[in-house]
Amino acid sequence: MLQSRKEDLIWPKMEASRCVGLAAPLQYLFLFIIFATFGSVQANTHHQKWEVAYEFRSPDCFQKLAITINGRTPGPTIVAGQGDTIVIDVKNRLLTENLAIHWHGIRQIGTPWYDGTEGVTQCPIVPGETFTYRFVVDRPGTYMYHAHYGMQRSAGLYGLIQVLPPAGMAELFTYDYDRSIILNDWWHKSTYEQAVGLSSKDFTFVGEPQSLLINGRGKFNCSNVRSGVCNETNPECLPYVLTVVSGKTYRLRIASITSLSALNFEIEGHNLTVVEADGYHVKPFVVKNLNIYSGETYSVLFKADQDPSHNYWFAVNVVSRKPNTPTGTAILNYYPNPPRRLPPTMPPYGPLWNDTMYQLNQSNAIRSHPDYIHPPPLTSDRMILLLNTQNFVDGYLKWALNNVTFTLPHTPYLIALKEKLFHGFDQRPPPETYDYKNYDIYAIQKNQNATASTSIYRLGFNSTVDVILQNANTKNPNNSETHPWHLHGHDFWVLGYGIGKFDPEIDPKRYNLVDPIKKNTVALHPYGWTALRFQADNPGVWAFHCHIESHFAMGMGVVFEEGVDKLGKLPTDIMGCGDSKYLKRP
Ligand SMILES: O=C1O[C@H]([C@@H](O)CO)C(O)=C1O
Repeated sequence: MLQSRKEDLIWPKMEASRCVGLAAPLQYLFLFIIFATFGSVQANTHHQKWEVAYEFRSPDCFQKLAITINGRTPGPTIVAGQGDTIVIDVKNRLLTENLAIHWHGIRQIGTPWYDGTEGVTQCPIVPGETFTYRFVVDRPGTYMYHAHYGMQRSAGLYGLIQVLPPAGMAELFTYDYDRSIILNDWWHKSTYEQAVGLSSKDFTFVGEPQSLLINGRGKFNCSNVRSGVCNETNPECLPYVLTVVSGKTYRLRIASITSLSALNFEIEGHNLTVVEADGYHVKPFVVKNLNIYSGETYSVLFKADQDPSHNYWFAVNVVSRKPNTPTGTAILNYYPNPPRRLPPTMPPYGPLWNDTMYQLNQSNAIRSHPDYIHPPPLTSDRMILLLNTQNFVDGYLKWALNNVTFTLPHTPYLIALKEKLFHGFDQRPPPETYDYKNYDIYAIQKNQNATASTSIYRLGFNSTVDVILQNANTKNPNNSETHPWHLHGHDFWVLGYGIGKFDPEIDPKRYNLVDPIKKNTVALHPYGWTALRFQADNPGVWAFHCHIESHFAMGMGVVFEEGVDKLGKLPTDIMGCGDSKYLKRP
């Protein structure tokens, strides 16, 4: 069942607030027309059938096995209206691999079992099986979907979701055309080789990607690769082209689904006005280039206002890790120049990769639009302080939160909790904090051993929770990495960022409680902290994890539970694994 939410009414509310200056009778007439027109609009159902399979693909000219949806990677873009229902029959044709698909940014209000997080909300879809996801897209904005099983995301199982406001509802910004791009990083090693390297005692990291893809296309230099496997004239790796008409304004929806890289996005010679972040309206600000972390989406506006006699570059560069990947490029084509004519310049190389202050300042600039502020509660009921470190468990390299590294249970939490299968996971609560008074975040951790656990944070239903992510040195000297953290089932307020150690006595006094942006993914900067607040008002079990695929595979995540007792009967199609074997009915 769907709960009704204040935000569900955001578009009519926005229209109403705009009439404040009108005389009262006119205002009521206007409201009457609005509700007469839109109140009766029927929500639509969009039904798709997806076949998920491995196929040989050459997105960057180098041939490898990729996971496709109906033959495509990236998969189809889902376009729907606010309040519409999405029904997707997913047939697993991977032959030897399980599968699960997560609808990233969709809160799954009333349908926590279709969040698509294997081990948390469902059993995996086994080869040959068809599983039907059914959920409502309740907020307009830009979202995405991707695999949430093993490391399948980096094999190409991803795509975009666009949720449009009801027809006729004005938006806060204007543009002539709506376009979207999805960014990704790409490896030539199979995801199996990557996963085995990460989970071996003889740890091998995935390393920097070979290519960066824009709408599934990149270009690898094939000159040192044996022939046959790499072919730069393969039409599959022709660059993506966006054609523009001089003088027009474009809304560009940008999503990053990278497995590792933080990216910087630039359109040569064109300013970008940031207007949307993770589905929320941003107080517009202008940048030359935009940092985008894995799991984030933005909308930017740009005007085709440069010399129209030639084409320009889209350029994507790695930031926050020492880059060893060429710039990802696509072409901004000014009509009527030939679409694939290369720009006469070199692609922009972006800002300095290790300029943390540049990244932090841009993160800080993302505030709620003044006409669109959802104020946060001024206080919280609980604070969870999570120290992010690299550790060892029995000699295996892991990531840990407060020295606990996350492992998935055999019986998904949602099923274990609802069906009271409590032996399915560790019932002890994980640590709420770490020894922040004595811990040196700039040093390699003294005790590098961590424990592996399936324990979860159980939140009071409707309580307000603060999570403070604290970054630290990795196991390598003078090294701290950027981690994009993603919360399932909720959007959180970003209350603040800082560099150094978070002080629970002082730093909360500096929180932005006036116009914080709401998001579902946020960056934790090197040696920094990020403070979030959310309301535990969505009954279910929700993952909160680093969106770097290899880091989650190495245990960098936690799980929150709230209000599971409020849920009705679980659908049996999510069952079938672990202790839920016996619960599945045909
Ligand atoms: O998880 C990681 O492992 C490596 C490195 O820290 C191992 O020493 C790396 O760069 C990561 O992001």
